[in-house]
Amino acid sequence: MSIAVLGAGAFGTALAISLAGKGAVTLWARDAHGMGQSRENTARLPGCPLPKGLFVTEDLAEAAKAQTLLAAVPMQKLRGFLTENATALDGKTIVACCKGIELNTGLGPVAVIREVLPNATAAILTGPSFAADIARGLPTALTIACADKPTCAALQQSLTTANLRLYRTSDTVGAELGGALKNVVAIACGAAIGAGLGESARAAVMTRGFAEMQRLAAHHHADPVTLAGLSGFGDLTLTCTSTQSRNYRLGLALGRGEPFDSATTVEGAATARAVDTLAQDNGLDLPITAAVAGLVENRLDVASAMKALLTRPLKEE
Ligand SMILES: NC(=O)C1=CN([C@@H]2O[C@H](COP(=O)(O)OP(=O)(O)OC[C@H]3O[C@@H](n4cnc5c(N)ncnc54)[C@H](O)[C@@H]3O)[C@@H](O)[C@H]2O)C=CC1
Ligand SMILES: O=C(CO)COP(=O)(O)O
Repeated sequence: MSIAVLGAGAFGTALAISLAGKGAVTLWARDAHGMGQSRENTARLPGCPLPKGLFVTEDLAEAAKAQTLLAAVPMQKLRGFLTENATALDGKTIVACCKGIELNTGLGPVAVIREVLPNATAAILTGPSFAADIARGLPTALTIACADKPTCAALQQSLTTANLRLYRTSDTVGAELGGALKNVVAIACGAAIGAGLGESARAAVMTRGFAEMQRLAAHHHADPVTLAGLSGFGDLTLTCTSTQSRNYRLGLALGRGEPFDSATTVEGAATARAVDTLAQDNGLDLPITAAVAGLVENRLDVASAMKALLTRPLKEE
């Protein structure tokens, strides 16, 4: 199965590096900045040399000749990217490699692919992994989700590498909701730690955040087992506990009252706003998500957000 990665951010580059270990891979970069010559993505993934079998191109039509296309652009850019390149992409197997919910529609990446490219087969690759870890060949396990079971099994085979182990599921909804919501909870956890509220507060936010992930997933008829797996609980654990996470670091900055570089890809900020709207429209109780939406929109400070959470009516767990 020929493979191309579309999007040369940190994650796209890391996946291409890992996949190039077992066969030729094309990496499409909007702006390659001489990556083909320097053999390094100095802007997004410095210190990780591009291996021999990795071909960098700025020609999307060339890259899109591959059978399997991994779309590694940020969630809020996915629709625009697919629309702009629909002629080259429709009819292909498109694997979303992004985490989030679209702000204007409340849709996840698989649903966006299906809407823009009606003849494509849509899948998602998600789960606990930092790009730098994958690129350095550290052991990592991810979820590949595709509603078409034979395609899912084929993707599992072709995208598994020596150090990157894939588990498969047909529950695309559960897989994309876990990956999207864990970023929101990570911002909340970062804020709690940044504000000096302590490790116990973080454990409370993580656990109650997981309850919100399960509630939203149930509303969308996702399989609870998916939420307990790599794409849900696994990624929640990683992202809420590591300063490698940009979502967690945004939370830390909010908690400390420090500035944060707005050019950094932080998927949880827009996703919190998207899911908060979805929750209000559907009568869902997602108080941590609402608090994070308030924080990122500067409507709320961490102290008021925490007070609002602690003074909610007492209830059964
Ligand atoms: N960095 C990581 O450790 C991981 C990231 N992810 C996910 O991967 C997705 C991408 O994140 P990163 O690669 O880290 O982001 P990044 O900030 O490193 O790179 C984003 C890339 O998208 C490109 N891009 C932006 N808008 C575009 C457009 N309209 N058309 C084409 N390309 C466009 C940029 O040029 C850039 O190369 C996110 O959804 C993130 O949650 C998932 C797992 C790990
Ligand atoms: O998704 C990730 C880890 O699985 C990367 O997290 P950040 O986007 O917060 O850096």
